[in-house]
Amino acid sequence: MAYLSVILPTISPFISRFYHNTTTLFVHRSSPFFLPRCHISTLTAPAPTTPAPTIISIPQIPIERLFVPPEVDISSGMHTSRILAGSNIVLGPYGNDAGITAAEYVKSSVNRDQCPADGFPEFALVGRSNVGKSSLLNSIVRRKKLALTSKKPGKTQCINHFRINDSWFLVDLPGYGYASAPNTLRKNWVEFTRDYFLHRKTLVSVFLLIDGSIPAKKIDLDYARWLGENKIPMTLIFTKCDKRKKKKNGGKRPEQNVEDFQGLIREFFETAPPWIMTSSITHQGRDEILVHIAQLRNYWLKH
Ligand SMILES: Nc1nc2c(ncn2[C@@H]2O[C@H](COP(=O)(O)OP(=O)(O)OP(=O)(O)O)[C@@H](O)[C@H]2O)c(=O)[nH]1
Ligand SMILES: [Mg+2]
Repeated sequence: MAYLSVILPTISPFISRFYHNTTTLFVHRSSPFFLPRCHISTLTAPAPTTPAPTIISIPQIPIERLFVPPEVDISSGMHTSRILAGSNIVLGPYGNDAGITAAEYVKSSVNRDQCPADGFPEFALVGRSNVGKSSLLNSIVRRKKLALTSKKPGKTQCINHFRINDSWFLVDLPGYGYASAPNTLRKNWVEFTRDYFLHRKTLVSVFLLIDGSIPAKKIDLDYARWLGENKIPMTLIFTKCDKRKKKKNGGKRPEQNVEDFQGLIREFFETAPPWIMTSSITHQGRDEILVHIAQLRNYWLKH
C-alpha cells in the first residue's frame, strides 16, 4: 500500500496565519471552589498551534465508507478527492481556520440549563470512563493539564466547557460504564449527558471515543446505536492507537479494531459516520481532528 502523503497547498494559506499569533493570558471565570469534584483548570496560555494534517490522495477506503462533507463532489473520480490520514474524512471547502490560538476553561455544569448561552458551536467528547476523553482534549489544545486526567476511571463528572479561539467550544463529559463513583452518581451522568445530546441546539457533533487498542465492546456499540437511532451527528474517535497488539488485547492491531468496529455499527447508520484514529501520547490525529472540526463548524455557521 503506497501512501502518497502531501501537505496540501490548499491548506497552507490558513496555516501561515497561525504561526505569528501573540500569546494571550486568560483569567478563569469560575472559582475552583465553585463546584467541587468538577473541572479545575490551570492558568496558562496555550501555544499558538497550526494544524498540519497529512492528506492521503490515494484512497484506501471504498467510496461508500467515506465521510464526504457537504458541498464536496467526489463523483468525478477518486483521484481528485483528498482524505485526512488515519480517517475516512474527505477534505472539503470548509477546512479553513483550523488552528488554535486560545483555549480556556469556562465552566462545569451538571445539567443542560447551566451550560453557556453564548450560542457558539460546540463539539462534545463522550466515551467509556478512562477511554481518554480529557487526554484527547489536552492533546488537541496542546496543553498538558487544561482538562484533568487520571488513571482511575470516573475523573470527569460534569459537562465541562472549554472555549477555543473565543468562538467555539470543546466539551469534556463524564464517561459511561465502570467508574470509581457511586451508582446513583453514574446514573445521573448518563441522564444529563443524554439530555444534553438530545436538546443542546449548538451541539455540532458528538465525538464518541472508542479504545482503538482493544476489540469492540458491547457498551460502545450500544452507545453508537443510540446516537444513530436518535440521529445525533457523531464522529468516532479511536483512542490509544499508540498501543500495539498484545495477546491480552485480542491480538489485533488498532487498524483491525477500527475496521471491525465499522462493520459492527454499519447497520445503525444510513451513511458512514466520520472516524479518526488518534493517540494522546504521539498526538496522532490531532491536526486531522482540528481540520474535521473546522469543516463541520464553518459549514454549521454558514447554514
Ligand atoms: N497509551 C495511551 N494512554 C492514554 C491515551 N489517552 C489517555 N490515556 C491514558 O488513559 C487514562 C485515562 O485518561 P483520561 O483522559 O483521564 O480518560 P477519560 O476518558 O477522560 O476518563 P474519565 O474522565 O474518568 O471518564 C490516563 O492514564 C491516560 O494517561 C492514549 O492515547 N494512549
Ligand atoms: Mg475525563
